Amino acid sequence: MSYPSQRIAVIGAGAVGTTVAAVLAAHGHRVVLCSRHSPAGPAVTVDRASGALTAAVPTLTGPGQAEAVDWVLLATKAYDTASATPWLEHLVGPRTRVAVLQNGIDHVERVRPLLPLGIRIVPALLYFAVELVGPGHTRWSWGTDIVVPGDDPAAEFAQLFAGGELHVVQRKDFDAVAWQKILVNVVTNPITALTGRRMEVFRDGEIDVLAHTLMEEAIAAARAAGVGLTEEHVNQARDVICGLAPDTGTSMLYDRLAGRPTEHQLILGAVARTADANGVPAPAIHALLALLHALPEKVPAA
Ligand SMILES: NC(=O)C1=CN([C@@H]2O[C@H](COP(=O)(O)OP(=O)(O)OC[C@H]3O[C@@H](n4cnc5c(N)ncnc54)[C@H](OP(=O)(O)O)[C@@H]3O)[C@@H](O)[C@H]2O)C=CC1
Ligand SMILES: CC(C)(CO)C(=O)C(=O)O
Repeated sequence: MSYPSQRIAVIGAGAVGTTVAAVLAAHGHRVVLCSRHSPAGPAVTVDRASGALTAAVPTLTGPGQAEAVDWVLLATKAYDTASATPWLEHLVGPRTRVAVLQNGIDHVERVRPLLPLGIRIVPALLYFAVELVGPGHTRWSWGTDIVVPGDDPAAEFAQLFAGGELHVVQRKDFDAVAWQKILVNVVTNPITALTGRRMEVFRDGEIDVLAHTLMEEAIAAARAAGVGLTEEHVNQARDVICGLAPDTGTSMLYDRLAGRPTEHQLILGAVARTADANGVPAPAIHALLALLHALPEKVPAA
């Protein structure tokens, strides 16, 4: 590693947090996982196509054990963001930077109110798919990219990963790229969560028609809101959906299978609100939003 080892705290020992912690620790950084459960470690393991990656990562189980670090990586579900406040109070010092590793389009707005003035925040879009298969153990089935804005804090974030297994891509058109990611999530997440099926469900012709409708509604909402979503962004979103392996799930499917709440308000809700505010019809998105909102707590695994 050419970049100096950094002290990094990852809040959330779930699929993303465990995977990112393993990658950064294997890369030589001093990483701790912050969990609200028992320790994930002492070692964490990520199963990749190329074999298992195992790294020693200590777990903190209470904010009182934490001290200020160089970087905080927030990897909770978006709806749990505010519950991370006690961790942030202990982990964030004057020079700490905070990266938000979550789905959605308003990462910075979500976290800014929880931090002291002047703390730099890096929103991060995750172009990889990971599933928690046991405590401190994940399965990595797709992708290697994390997309961030083109500014200096994001460049420093990219340095953390330089030469490692996850690649940080800086994009000046970050707002449009965030919508590009929402196009992926607005299609894949509700359909897998509502059917209880993995990406193989998209082989069904009628599901394909629904996917097309959801994407068209989201594109219309984004364009009406003035997001600079080009044909290239749209095509890349379609390529991502087609590139997900049939046995890959989504974070929203895993939430359903575990009986956790889903992030529908942060994904479909964000698109529906944009559509409504701009007078764009989005009946399919509203219908799926209503269904997700009405779901009981747990479905059996397919
Ligand atoms: N998994 C994936 O492949 C992808 C996920 N994403 C996004 O990344 C984000 C993280 O997703 P993912 O890792 O899958 O989610 P998980 O549910 O697997 O992990 C979130 C973890 O955060 C923990 N947590 C919540 N609140 C706190 C808290 N206050 N203190 C400590 N830990 C806390 C949860 O604990 P508990 O078990 O108690 O709930 C859980 O272990 C989401 O926004 C998701 O949409 C984006 C792309 C791909
Ligand atoms: C992996 C991917 C792209 C699948 O939609 C995702 O973002 C998620 O699971 O939330």
